[in-house]
Amino acid sequence: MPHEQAADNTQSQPQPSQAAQSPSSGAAAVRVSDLWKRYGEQVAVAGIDLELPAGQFIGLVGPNGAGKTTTLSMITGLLRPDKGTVEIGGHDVWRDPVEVKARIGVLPEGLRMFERLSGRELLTYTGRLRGLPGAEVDRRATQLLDVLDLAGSQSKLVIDYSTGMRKKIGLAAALLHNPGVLFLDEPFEGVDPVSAQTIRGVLERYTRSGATVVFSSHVMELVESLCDWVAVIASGRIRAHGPLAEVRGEAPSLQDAFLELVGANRRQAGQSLDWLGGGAR
Ligand SMILES: Nc1ncnc2c1ncn2[C@@H]1O[C@H](COP(=O)(O)OP(=O)(O)OP(=O)(O)O)[C@@H](O)[C@H]1O
Repeated sequence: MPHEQAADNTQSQPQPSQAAQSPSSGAAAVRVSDLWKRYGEQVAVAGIDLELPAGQFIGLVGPNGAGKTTTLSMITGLLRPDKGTVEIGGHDVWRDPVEVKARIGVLPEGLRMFERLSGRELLTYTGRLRGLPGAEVDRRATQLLDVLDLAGSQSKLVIDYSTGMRKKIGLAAALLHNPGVLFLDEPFEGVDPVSAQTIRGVLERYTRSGATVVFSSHVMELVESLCDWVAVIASGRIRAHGPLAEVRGEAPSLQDAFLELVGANRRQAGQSLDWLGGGAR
């Protein structure tokens, strides 16, 4: 299919799988209850309760080490919680993993992929694992490679892809079965502005069709410009959540609201480094 059609003709695209699709009526796509995870002495996630609304572009934001990856890994069934439950499309992630995995797409942290396959082979393999017919996998893979500007690199091994290319092929693999909910761990990290714009276009189009995107980031400007709904996490706890405008409140930007919420002390950095700069040894 030509690029324009693949990118712009929403009508021709299959809609996200019904069970996790949003009726945009305030229904929850994901329900998290009393989620906990500890690594030795370190409590990474300390009792998270969260209902993520369907059909929204949702940002999970927090500083380094806040617990974003740990939370997303537990929500997507990659890491077993110490306590708590997660439901997606009404199915429990740990009791009903097959049902849940059919409804979600995941771009995990660290981009663990089958690196000795070419980009095209990775999509073919993923699509067949997902149970899609071969011709449909080919059709979707061709469109995704085209839209994500990877068509020229489709025969190259994934191990030879740049970071940005790996994010894009990972995104293509996560979207191939047209899931109702897409989880992306830092999807824009290491991605150049042109590729970021491409990824953004694909995701915006995807949520317009009723699907839900949940992505983690510590880049506030990005979250503010993309998301309808945000959850702020710090020290393994949710500090605020809701529509973007509500969480931002009176603050001039999400960044300011965030710094206040996580209690960041900006004076420390400037005051303690008295030896830095000025040419002194
Ligand atoms: N496998 C692990 N073993 C021990 N501690 C871990 C492990 N994974 C994460 N942690 C700790 O759990 C806490 C939360 O980490 P996590 O990676 O979930 O945070 P994050 O918000 O994704 O951070 P970043 O933005 O830096 O990626 C951190 O204190 C981290 O050091």
